[in-house]
Amino acid sequence: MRLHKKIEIMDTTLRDGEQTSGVSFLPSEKLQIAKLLLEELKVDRIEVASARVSEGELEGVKKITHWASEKGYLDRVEVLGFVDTPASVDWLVLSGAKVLNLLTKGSLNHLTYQLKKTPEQHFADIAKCIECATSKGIAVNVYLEDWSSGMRKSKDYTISLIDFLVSQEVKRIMLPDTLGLLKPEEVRTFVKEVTSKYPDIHFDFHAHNDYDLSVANVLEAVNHGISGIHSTINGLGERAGNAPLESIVASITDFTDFKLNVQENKIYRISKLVEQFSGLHIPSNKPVVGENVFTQTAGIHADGDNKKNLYYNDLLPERFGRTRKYALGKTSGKANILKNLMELGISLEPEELSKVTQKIIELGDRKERVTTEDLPYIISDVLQNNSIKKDILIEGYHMTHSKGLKPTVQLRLKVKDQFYEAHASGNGQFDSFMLALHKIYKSLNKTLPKLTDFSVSIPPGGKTDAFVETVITWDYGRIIKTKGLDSDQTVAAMMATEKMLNIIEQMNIGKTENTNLYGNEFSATAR
Ligand SMILES: CC(C)C(=O)C(=O)O
Repeated sequence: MRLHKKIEIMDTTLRDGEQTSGVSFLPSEKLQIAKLLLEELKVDRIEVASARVSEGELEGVKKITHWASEKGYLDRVEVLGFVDTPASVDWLVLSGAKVLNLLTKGSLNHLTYQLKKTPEQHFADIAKCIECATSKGIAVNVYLEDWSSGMRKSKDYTISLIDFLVSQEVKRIMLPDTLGLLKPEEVRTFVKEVTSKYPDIHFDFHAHNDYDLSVANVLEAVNHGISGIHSTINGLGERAGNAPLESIVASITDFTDFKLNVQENKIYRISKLVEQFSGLHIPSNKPVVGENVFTQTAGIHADGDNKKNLYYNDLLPERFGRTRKYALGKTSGKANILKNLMELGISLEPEELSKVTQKIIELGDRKERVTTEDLPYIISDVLQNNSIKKDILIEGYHMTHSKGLKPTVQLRLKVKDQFYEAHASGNGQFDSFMLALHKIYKSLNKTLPKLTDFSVSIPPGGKTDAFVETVITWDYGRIIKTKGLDSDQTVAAMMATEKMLNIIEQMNIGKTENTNLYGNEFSATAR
C-alpha cells in the first residue's frame, strides 16, 4: 500500500505577503488574519513578520504570540530573522516568538557581493546564531536565500551549505526561488538532487510567481520530495507575488496523492478579508477566489449543465464555499436566463422568454452589464406591464456640497402612498443620503441590507458628461446587486439603492406570503 505523505503548508501572507508594494497590515489586522489562518483554514504554520522591522511590527507579533501561547500554537508561528547574533534572536525573545526562520545566503553571488564574506565565515556566523537561538529555547528553520540561482551557478557552494546545515540543530531547510526564475524542469532536477541526498530532512519550497509558474513549480517540488510549501493568500508577495494558497491547495488536492490539512471551504472568506485589509482588489478572473471564476457566460455551457452535466469539472465552487452563477449578456442565451429566473422563482412563457432574451442581447451589444436583480425590471419593461410594483420611490432630495462644510441631504421618500422626510449629514453625499434613509427606515421599524461593495465605472474616453454606472452589492441574507445609471455619480448610486429597496420590499412580501422571492403578484403577471 502507498502511504500518502502530508504536505505542510506554511503561509507567509503576513511576512512576504506584506512585502507587496503598498501593502501594510495593522497589528490588529495581523492578529485577525493569523487567527483565521491557524484556526479556520488550518494551515500548518504561519510566518508573521521580519525581525527588527519596526515598533508596530513588534506589537503585531506580540499580539499573535500572546494569543498563540494561550491556544498552544506557538510552535506554528514563525518570524524571519538575520545572521546578526544576537540582534534578531533578542527581538524574537522580546516578541514572544519561538521559531526563527534564519535568512542565510544560498548563492555564492549573494554571499560575495552582499555580505562580502567567505563561505567559512558565513558558516561560522550561522552556527553562532543557531547556538544563540537554541540556547534561548527558540527553534530554527533556515532559508537559503537565492537558492535557485545558487543551484544554477554555484552549486558546489549551495550544496556545501546544505551539508553544513544538516550537521546543525535545524528543524527545516527552506529552499526559495527568490527571483521566481526557475522552470518546472529545473525545479524537478534541483529538488530531486537535494531531497534524494537527504531523504530524512524536511525541506520546504518557497516559490515566486515572476513567470506565472509558481503553481507548476510547486507541483514539481511536491512530486520530488519536498515536505512543505510556502504560500500567500491571493498570491500577495514581493514583485509578482508568491504561490497563491488558493491555487496550490486546489492543484495539490486534485493533481497529486498528497494530503493537506487546509480546509478548502474557508479559503474564500479569508481571501476576502485579506483583500479588504491589503486594499488590493482580487482580479475577477483569479482562479478559485475571483468574482467571475465560477460564472458561466456562454449559454452553451448552461445548456450543457442541464443536459448530463456536460461541462462538469472537479473544481466545484461549493468546495470553496461558493456557488455557480450564470451571467446575463449577449452570449448568454436562453439557458442562462432560465437558470437566473429559476433562482428568482420566476417562470415565463416561451414567447416571453424569447423577447427577454432578445432584450438582454441588445443590452449586451451596448456593453451594458446585466445582473440577476435587473431581470425583473427587464421583464417588466419588455412585457410592458407594471408587474414590478414600485412600492418605494425617492420622491425628492436636496443635496449640498460646500467647501469647509459637511455635505447634507434632505430626503423625501414615498413608501406605499405615504411620504416620509429625513435630513442627515455624513462623509459625502451618498453617505448622507444613506444616513437619511436609515432614519426613515428606523422610524418604520424596517431594516436595510449591509452595503458590501460599491463600484463605479464610466465609458472610456474621459468625457465629463458621460453616463456613470454604479453597481452596489448588498447583503440581505442573500447577495443582491443593483445598478444605477446617470450622468451624476450620486444620483446613479441613489437609483441603485431605490431598486434595492423595492427588491427587499418584494422579498419581504414574498416571505410573509410564503411564496417565491417576488411574491405571487409578480410571477402571476409575468407568466
Ligand atoms: C526573504 C526570503 C526568504 C524570500 O522571501 C525569498 O528569498 O524569496
